[in-house]
Amino acid sequence: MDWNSKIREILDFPQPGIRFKDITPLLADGSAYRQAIDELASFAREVGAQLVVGPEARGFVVGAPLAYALGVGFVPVRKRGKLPHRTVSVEYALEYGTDVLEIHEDAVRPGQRVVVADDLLATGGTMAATVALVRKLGGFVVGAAFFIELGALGGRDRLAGLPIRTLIRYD
Ligand SMILES: O=P(O)(O)OC[C@H]1O[C@H](OP(=O)(O)OP(=O)(O)O)[C@H](O)[C@@H]1O
Ligand SMILES: Nc1ncnc2[nH]cnc12
Repeated sequence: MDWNSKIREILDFPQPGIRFKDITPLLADGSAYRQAIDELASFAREVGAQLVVGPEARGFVVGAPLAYALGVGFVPVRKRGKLPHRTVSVEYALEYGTDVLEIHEDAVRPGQRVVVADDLLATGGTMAATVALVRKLGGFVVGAAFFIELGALGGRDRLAGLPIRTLIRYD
C-alpha cells in the first residue's frame, strides 16, 4: 500500500511551522483503512495484546477498530475532565502545547498485556503519557502501534524499549 498517497499534508496547521499530517483520506478509503488496521493487528497479535488503550481523539479511530480486530477490549485515554468515573492523570507536552491526560482508575487489570495505539508519533509526549497511565494501573505495555511516525521529532526515544510498529515514517 502506498500509504503516503492516503495522507494529506497541511502546512501551518494548527500553528505556523507545523506540517500537519491529515489521515482523513486514509480513513475515507475503506480498503486502505482496513489494511492499515489489519497490519497493526498482526503486530498486536505478535506481542500478545490483551487490551488496546488509545488517546483522544485520533487514537480512538486507530485503537477501537484495532481492539475489534483482535477481539479484545478498548480503553479510552481522554483529555482532562471528560471521563465520568474516578481517574488517574498525567501532564504531558506535545508538538504544539501541553495538556493533561486521564484514564479510569479501574480500566486496566494489573499484569494485563496492553498495546497502546494512536494515529501519529511525533515528539512521543502523548504516547509516553499514555504508557505512564497504563503503568500506574499496573498494566504491562507490550507494544505501541501508529499509522505515522515523524522520525525527526524523536518520539521513539521517549518509548525506549517498547516494540513499535508504524505504517509510514517521515524524516
Ligand atoms: O507525539 P506527540 O508530539 O505527542 O504528538 C502526537 C499526538 O498529537 C496528535 O493529537 P492531538 O493532541 O493533536 O489531539 P487530537 O487527536 O484530539 O487531534 C496525535 O493524534 C497524537 O496523539
Ligand atoms: N505534524 C503533525 N501532524 C498531525 N498530527 C500531529 N500531532 C503532532 N504533530 C502532528
